[in-house]
Amino acid sequence: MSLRPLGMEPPPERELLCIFGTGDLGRSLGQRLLQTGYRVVYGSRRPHSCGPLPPGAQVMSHTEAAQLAAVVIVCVHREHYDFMEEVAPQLKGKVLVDVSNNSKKGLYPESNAEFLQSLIPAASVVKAFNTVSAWSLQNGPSDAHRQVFLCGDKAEAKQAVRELATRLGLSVLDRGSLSAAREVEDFPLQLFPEWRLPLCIATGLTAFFFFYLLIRDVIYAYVEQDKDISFRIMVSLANKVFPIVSLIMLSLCYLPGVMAAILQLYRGTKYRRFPDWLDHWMLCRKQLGLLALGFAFLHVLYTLLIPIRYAVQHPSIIRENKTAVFDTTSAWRTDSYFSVGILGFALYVLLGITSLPSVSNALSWREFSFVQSKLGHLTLLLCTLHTYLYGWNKFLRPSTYKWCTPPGYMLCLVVPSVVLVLKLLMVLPCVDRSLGRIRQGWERTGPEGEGTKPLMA
Ligand SMILES: NC(=O)C1=CN([C@@H]2O[C@H](COP(=O)(O)OP(=O)(O)OC[C@H]3O[C@@H](n4cnc5c(N)ncnc54)[C@H](OP(=O)(O)O)[C@@H]3O)[C@@H](O)[C@H]2O)C=CC1
Ligand SMILES: [Cu+2]
Repeated sequence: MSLRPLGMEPPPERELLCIFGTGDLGRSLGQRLLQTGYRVVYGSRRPHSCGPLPPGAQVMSHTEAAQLAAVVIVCVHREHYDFMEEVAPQLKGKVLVDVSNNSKKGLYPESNAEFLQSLIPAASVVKAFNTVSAWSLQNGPSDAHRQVFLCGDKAEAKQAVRELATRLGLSVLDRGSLSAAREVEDFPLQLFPEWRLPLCIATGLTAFFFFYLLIRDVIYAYVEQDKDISFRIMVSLANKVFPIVSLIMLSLCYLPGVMAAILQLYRGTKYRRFPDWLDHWMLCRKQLGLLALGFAFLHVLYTLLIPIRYAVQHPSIIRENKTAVFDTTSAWRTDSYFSVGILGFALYVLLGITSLPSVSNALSWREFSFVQSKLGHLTLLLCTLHTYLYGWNKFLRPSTYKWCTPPGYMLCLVVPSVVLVLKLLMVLPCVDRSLGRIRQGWERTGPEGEGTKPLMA
């Protein structure tokens, strides 16, 4: 069997499994089972006209097929479960695997698996495989480490299904009794779960800064100077919002890291769990960073567009070629502002590229953490500097603070500046040494316990 996933033990004496339903999942699952060394028999409503099946599989009526195997995998949608009642006598004492998913949450009062159990009380229903897809089963070993959730009330039945999943190269996560089936069934309905928080942050920040700048720029000009500059919403305002959101999100990638370090220093141990929110935040750093990169990219595109737009709108200015008095200091400022921005963006792109799985898999852990941590903080430093250079001497000019509010870019400097200052403190030799010891497993003993290690909770 050359097609068998590497390292998988074949089942003993070519065990026979039964699959109800010859649809997409039934066929793909059957094919994988045959490749793994099982024998497969399909139970179908139309055994003589059910279309092409994986070579080596048999097909017969539901009743006949059920009699032959100890495990029956039900690859039929829940809406059609009523046919099962007719097969009930043949299913007595068998393991029934429910693989079904819902198209929507809360469609039925009870989970599909519990419903199946209520139809066939004499069988042991196990919920499994609903997180794999027909596609991933067909496209084989690349997805071999997909997790499957398992739940059921009978231990032996669960064990049988666990072995099956393991032989298919899937890793199994036991979720307990059949009452957990509802949760397991809702699982595949989650769309991009790790993107949700980053997307919410991006949307929230964009909306906030859009309205903030709308009031400060457009509405202010209208009210105080009686000027209509609403056309600026499309390019100028957008090109202020995007870099602001990008910088804040980039700094949010690095804030949980320093917070975790501070927590470890404060607790004097690395063996205590971080609070859930911090864990959750750390887990979506990659998505935060990629979104930040997207916003930075928009900022670059808009910035490149602005000179073209002026050339088209105000050709007279270009033609007359008016030049202001040349000032070396301000030339230094604008040139460093652009240069730092370009370098920051280049590193930003590098960070994005190294976070791609194909690239990061080619790096050693040390290389990856060097790029993501050292270069990441350097990127944050350059982008923050870029923003400070943009403000330059405007920080001290009272006219900057229209209606007593600071401009958007000043507001957005708060988080990155805090992160950078904290990071700077972390790399001070004395702090760095303590942190290094803690990360190697050293624990600070409590004030009362002289020399004794605190008991782990
Ligand atoms: N497709 C996927 O990637 C995944 C699917 N699932 C779940 O697997 C189950 C099957 O999905 P899928 O294979 O995509 O669906 P399909 O529609 O492709 O196949 C369903 C099969 O069910 C049988 N069937 C249809 N109507 C009836 C009926 N009235 N009575 C008895 N049997 C019937 C048919 O087989 P026959 O004609 O031979 O009787 C049919 O081929 C669903 O519960 C789904 O939620 C779970 C994870 C992934
Ligand atoms: Cu910029």
